[in-house]
Amino acid sequence: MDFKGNLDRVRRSIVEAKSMGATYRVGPELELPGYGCEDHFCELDTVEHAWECLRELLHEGYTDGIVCDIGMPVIHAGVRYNCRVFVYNQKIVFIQPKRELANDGNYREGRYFSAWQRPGEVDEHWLPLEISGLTDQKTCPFGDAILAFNDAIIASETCEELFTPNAPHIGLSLGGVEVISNGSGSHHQLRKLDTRLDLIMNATAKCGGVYLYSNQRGCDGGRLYYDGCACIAMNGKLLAQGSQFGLDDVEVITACVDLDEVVSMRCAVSSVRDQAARCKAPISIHVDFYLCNSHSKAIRTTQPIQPRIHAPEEELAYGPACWLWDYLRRSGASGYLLPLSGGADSSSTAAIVGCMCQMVVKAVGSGNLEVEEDARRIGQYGPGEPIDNARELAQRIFTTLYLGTVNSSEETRLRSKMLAEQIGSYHLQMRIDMLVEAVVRLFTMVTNKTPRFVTDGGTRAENLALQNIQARLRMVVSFLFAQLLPWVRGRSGFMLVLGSANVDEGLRGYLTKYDCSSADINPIGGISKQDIRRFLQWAAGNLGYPVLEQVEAAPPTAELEPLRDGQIAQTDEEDMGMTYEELSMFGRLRKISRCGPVSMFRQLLQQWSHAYPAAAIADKVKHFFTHYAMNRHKATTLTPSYHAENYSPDDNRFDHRQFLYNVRWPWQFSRIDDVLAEQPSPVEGSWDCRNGIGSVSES
Ligand SMILES: Nc1ncnc2c1ncn2[C@@H]1O[C@H](COP(=O)(O)OP(=O)(O)OC[C@H]2O[C@@H]([n+]3cccc(C(=O)O)c3)[C@H](O)[C@@H]2O)[C@@H](O)[C@H]1O
Ligand SMILES: Nc1ncnc2c1ncn2[C@@H]1O[C@H](COP(=O)(O)OP(=O)(O)OP(=O)(O)O)[C@@H](O)[C@H]1O
Ligand SMILES: NC(=O)CC[C@H](N)C(=O)O
Repeated sequence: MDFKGNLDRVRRSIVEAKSMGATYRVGPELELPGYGCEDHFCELDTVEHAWECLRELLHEGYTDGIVCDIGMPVIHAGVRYNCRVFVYNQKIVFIQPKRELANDGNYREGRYFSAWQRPGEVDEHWLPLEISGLTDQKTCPFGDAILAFNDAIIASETCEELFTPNAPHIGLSLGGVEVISNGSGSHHQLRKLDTRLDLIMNATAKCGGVYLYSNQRGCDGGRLYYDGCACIAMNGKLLAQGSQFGLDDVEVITACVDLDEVVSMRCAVSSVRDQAARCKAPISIHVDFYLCNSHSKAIRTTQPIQPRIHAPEEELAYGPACWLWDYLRRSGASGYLLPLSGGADSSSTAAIVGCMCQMVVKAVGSGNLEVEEDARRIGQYGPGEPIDNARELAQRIFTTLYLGTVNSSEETRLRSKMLAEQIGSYHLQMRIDMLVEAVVRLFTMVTNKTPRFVTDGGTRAENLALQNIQARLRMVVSFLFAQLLPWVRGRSGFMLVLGSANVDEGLRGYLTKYDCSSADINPIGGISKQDIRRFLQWAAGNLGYPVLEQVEAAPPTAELEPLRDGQIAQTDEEDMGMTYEELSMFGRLRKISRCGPVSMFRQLLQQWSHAYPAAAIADKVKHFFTHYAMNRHKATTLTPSYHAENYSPDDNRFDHRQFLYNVRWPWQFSRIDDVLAEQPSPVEGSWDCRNGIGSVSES
């Protein structure tokens, strides 16, 4: 919805493309309003403002001498479409509506747009008055066609279309199109770039062609981070690749290609020639413009490069760090506050904020004036004060709190302190026992009852209540400090509170509702514990926070129950009745493999037969589904978090399910018992859980 900012970024991209000698420029999907407007697309204002922006581009001469392929919504014959608008020399040359909409997972395009339903047909589109008044052009072609320039043929497919089995690029390539552009709005997900790059390279590997891919980059005001990585491929090879994570608002990549190589490849394979010969010619729209510079002898074509793919640990550092920076600079806040327990989750969140500070300082150092302006404003640097030290920046914009109780160990307090020192955060440590005692005393005064831990002879309910008081009070204290610490330190503004519950805890409901898991935003809420542990090992060396090695090595614990002889007696895995590895497996099977209790049991019977007897597997599956169902209500209030995994339980935008269940699952569990009864009797000693419990592949 930032039309002004978006228009400015489109302008800058065109200027940069022209200065790099380009004659054709493709920008990301719906770039004028922004991809993530969601229900705002249903407002006519959004479409109207997009046309107003386009009018500016035409009027100001940005499209002179360069063909621009711009993403925006267009209403044609009373239907709203997600379109590519091709403009050149202040004229609208053609509008191509998206043919296959994205409607899975995080995407709901069908809610705002219709797909173009008439392949190979073109209508006359009546342009809005503000455009026709400017361009002397009342109509333009609208529909499914290709653009025939004097010396090259171009067509487009939009984002999801690349992912479909019968992708438009197949017919277009066979129909003689040499260059295919793709304006995308594709979000980051761990290990996804691989698939995207494969699809892009494959699109031109079988029957030749040039593929131009452009993508949004940054936080678009929601849980998703769009991960850029614009690229150009030809004949199955990558020629240019933009960065996946970065703080630059505009990044333009170009390549110089010899279209004869496309023709040559196509003519070389007889089956390709034959299929092309049978292909019905697409409708083409002629544009009187020479796209190629065939006469210059000095031109060097761009040579293939190897794709650059980040390790998952790097993705975990840079994706959430960039998302946090975008969020911070646009929120008006003056920093982040994190309750830092010294455990794996809050420590990895702290490391991601540290990584953000490192990226900001690096960007300022490399002359990025926008980042410098934002950093100066948020960090409240005086004019001329250098922004050249990530720890010093962290001291200004990142606060960490250790909120110990009598149940906290000295180890976690020290780890929290050491990590804060290594990152540079403004760190405070305090004991909150007096608050806990005050609340328990109030309860006793009113009810005449004093709850006790199980270790002191209390019931399970008392034990849980005593844990939850500590956890919830930490949340209250965190928000208080976030609001008032800037005032205490003589600064202006407020801080955003960071939450750090991981995806597995969210799924199992192993968290106290409205404790520190209830924050403003959470960078790791979509990341699994296993990935977090890998990230900690990586970050210890690569981000320069060595204490993270100790954090990773420590067993995860909530430290809410009394210590035994000063030692931690409570561990997450024991409390949950399952290991994080098992939980991760349940999470993937439930969401990615779409398993209900019975099919999950059947799958695990295959995968875990070497590790556990069938009856134990049945118990584990039932245990998981019981707790998932008991705690699903917690997913409705999960803090908005960075979407990183396909098995996220985010109830608000991604994983839509009821939150009140019959937690006994009587039908499903008795079917599990039936399947169990059919299993052969176990052979003594044939399982060994050290063999590992497998993995689920994405589908
Ligand atoms: N169906 C339903 N629909 C809507 N709300 C429902 C509900 N059922 C219960 N509730 C509400 O939820 C409450 C129960 O939930 P809650 O208060 O959270 O309490 P509960 O889930 O009983 O306990 C919290 C659990 O999380 C563990 N924990 C706490 C803190 C940190 C960590 C960690 O290491 O990460 C783990 C702790 O050890 C304990 O096992 C009920 O009192 C009720 O208010
Ligand atoms: N002693 C503490 N000081 C500050 N914050 C704490 C403390 N204990 C818990 N928290 C906060 O509450 C959250 C949930 O508590 P818990 O310790 O159970 O976390 P966890 O999920 O095991 O994560 P972690 O690995 O960070 O300890 C933590 O992520 C942290 O933000
Ligand atoms: N905007 C789109 O069409 C995106 C959908 C696509 N499958 C993706 O995740 O990248």
